[in-house]
Amino acid sequence: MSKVDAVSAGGPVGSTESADVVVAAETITRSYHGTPVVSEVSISVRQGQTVALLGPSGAGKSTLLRCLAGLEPVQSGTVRFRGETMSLPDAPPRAFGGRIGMVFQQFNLFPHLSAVDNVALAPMKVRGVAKSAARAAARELLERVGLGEHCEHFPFELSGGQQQRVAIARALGMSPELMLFDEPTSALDPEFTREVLAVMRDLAAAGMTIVVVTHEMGFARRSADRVVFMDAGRLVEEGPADTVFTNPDHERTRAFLDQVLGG
Ligand SMILES: Nc1ncnc2c1ncn2[C@@H]1O[C@H](COP(=O)(O)OP(=O)(O)OP(=O)(O)O)[C@@H](O)[C@H]1O
Repeated sequence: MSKVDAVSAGGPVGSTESADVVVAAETITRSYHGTPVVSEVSISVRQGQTVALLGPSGAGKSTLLRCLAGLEPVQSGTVRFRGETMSLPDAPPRAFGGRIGMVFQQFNLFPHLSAVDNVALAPMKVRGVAKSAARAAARELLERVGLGEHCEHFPFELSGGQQQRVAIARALGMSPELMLFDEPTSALDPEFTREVLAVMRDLAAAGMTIVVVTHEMGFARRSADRVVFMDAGRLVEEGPADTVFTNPDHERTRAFLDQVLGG
């Protein structure tokens, strides 16, 4: 098996040789006050893949995701986006702007702006798109996430699930090459969780490259190409979703899955 195939099959990680690797971390460590919370983790995500980061609370999943976003510096290792250096030890990460979209648990919409203006703002301010064109594109994105009827509504007039879909549309407004989701449904009721996961599934089906920290095991199992299991800052195992769920290599992964799946 070539290195490229191995990465695609969820085998050895850390290779950035393939032209279609979107983001890659190579043995990165991120510490707070000298204590590593992400320890020597390597992960490489290819174009069009959906990768789910799983693990117990405090495992370092969100921190790893933030390292992949260029929101956190690293103390050792390297992060590359499209082969270009994003992070090197103890230097501020290089910003890739809207090329990396990020969606958080809390939707973080601008409360004083309507849905359409929330989505149109960054293309206007950052990319200099004219207001009418930015609003037209925003409307299309809101249609795409099922909110065509809600364009003029303000966040307080929308459900949590609708607000999160506006947040997704807002990230998509910058035409990202990578979408990072940090527990996007943790603040939502089951009904609204389903709506948001459906939008994410559509994005994945349309070829978006996605990394998601999630406690939604059904989504990880059915919709992720690969799952990565972390514990205590370390990448314990990773592989195709079906393999990790049905036949994990590590006892720690098995114990976690048994616990969260009630097995
Ligand atoms: N800014 C910070 N300063 C100090 N410690 C932090 C900071 N952010 C995270 N940590 C610590 O790093 C560890 C990993 O946190 P992280 O949020 O990455 O875990 P997680 O796996 O995403 O957990 P959860 O599923 O609960 O969100 C935790 O022990 C946390 O307390």
